[in-house]
Amino acid sequence: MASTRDALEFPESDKGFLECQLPPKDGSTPRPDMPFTTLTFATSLDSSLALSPGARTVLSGPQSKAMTHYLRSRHDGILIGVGTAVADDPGLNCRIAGVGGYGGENLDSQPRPIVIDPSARWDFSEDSKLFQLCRQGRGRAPWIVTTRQKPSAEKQALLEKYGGKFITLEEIDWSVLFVALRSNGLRSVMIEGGAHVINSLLEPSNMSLIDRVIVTIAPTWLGQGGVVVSPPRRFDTEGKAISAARLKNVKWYPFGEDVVLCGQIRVNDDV
Ligand SMILES: NC(=O)C1=CN([C@@H]2O[C@H](COP(=O)(O)OP(=O)(O)OC[C@H]3O[C@@H](n4cnc5c(N)ncnc54)[C@H](O)[C@@H]3O)[C@@H](O)[C@H]2O)C=CC1
Ligand SMILES: Nc1nc(O)c(N)c(N[C@@H]2O[C@H](COP(=O)(O)O)[C@@H](O)[C@H]2O)n1
Repeated sequence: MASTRDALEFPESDKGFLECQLPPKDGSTPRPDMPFTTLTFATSLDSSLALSPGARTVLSGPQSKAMTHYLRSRHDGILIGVGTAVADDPGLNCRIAGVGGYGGENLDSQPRPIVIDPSARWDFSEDSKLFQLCRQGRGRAPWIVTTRQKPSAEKQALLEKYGGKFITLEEIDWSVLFVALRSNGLRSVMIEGGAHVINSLLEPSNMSLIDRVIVTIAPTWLGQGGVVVSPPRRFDTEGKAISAARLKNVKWYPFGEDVVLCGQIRVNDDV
């Protein structure tokens, strides 16, 4: 039996209300050629994801962290930008008890990490957390999405050794990227960040691609100099500034000292 050491528990009593926010269990998707997409991250009261670019910053408390890992158990993929990969050296696996490597035998129950790295600048190695977890049977190797830069043969070989791969696109166009991920077998993807990725997805031309938003809000101000979620403003037909984006069907759930906000993006709404 795989080890349950370090496994997180997410109580049954907390799963019920989240169910309507999650990708359907039958694998169906709102758009047939794209995965179900969940934009999910933890933020401070001043909209920061981290103290500074490059600083791994803990915002979620234990309960909301377990919720994030439960979300990871319910998605086929976890997407981040290369800024996050470099700053955090993340594991991007699911540590919920019963999932592959944490009491479960089936590694397929672990989500696939996806890293957006247009110029293949991420200098990963055997020591990177993701590959350590692969060796322990506790996580899967990433798919790295590049555009203009051909990755080195060494990087390609290392990635492929662990079962990962490079996906090369003409450019990072979110629609094209999501279609590519669906055609590679992913039915659901949670997008964790960082700020560049989130702000880009909240632009008017991209926001309709997001099916759910699930944000953990921690009761802290990180202060000036943080890595901030603040998408570009929109303007109405008279040139007046309006909100960048707004949610509908909003629900708030307390999790320990944090609160988790769930909603859907309001599209074509200038309020
Ligand atoms: N609190 C939280 O939940 C999270 C916090 N973070 C934090 O966020 C910080 C990293 O954020 P960022 O520096 O903004 O980096 P990022 O992770 O958003 O990556 C930015 C890079 O990704 C690529 N990229 C992303 N979107 C692109 C697009 N639309 N087109 C082309 N290329 C694109 C570019 O190479 C860009 O330089 C780290 O400090 C990390 O700890 C990251 C994820 C979640
Ligand atoms: N939900 C959440 N809360 C926080 O406080 C965070 N700092 C993050 N960060 C995201 O989680 C990744 C780290 O994952 P591992 O624990 O290494 O598996 C990090 O890279 C961010 O994407 N998320």
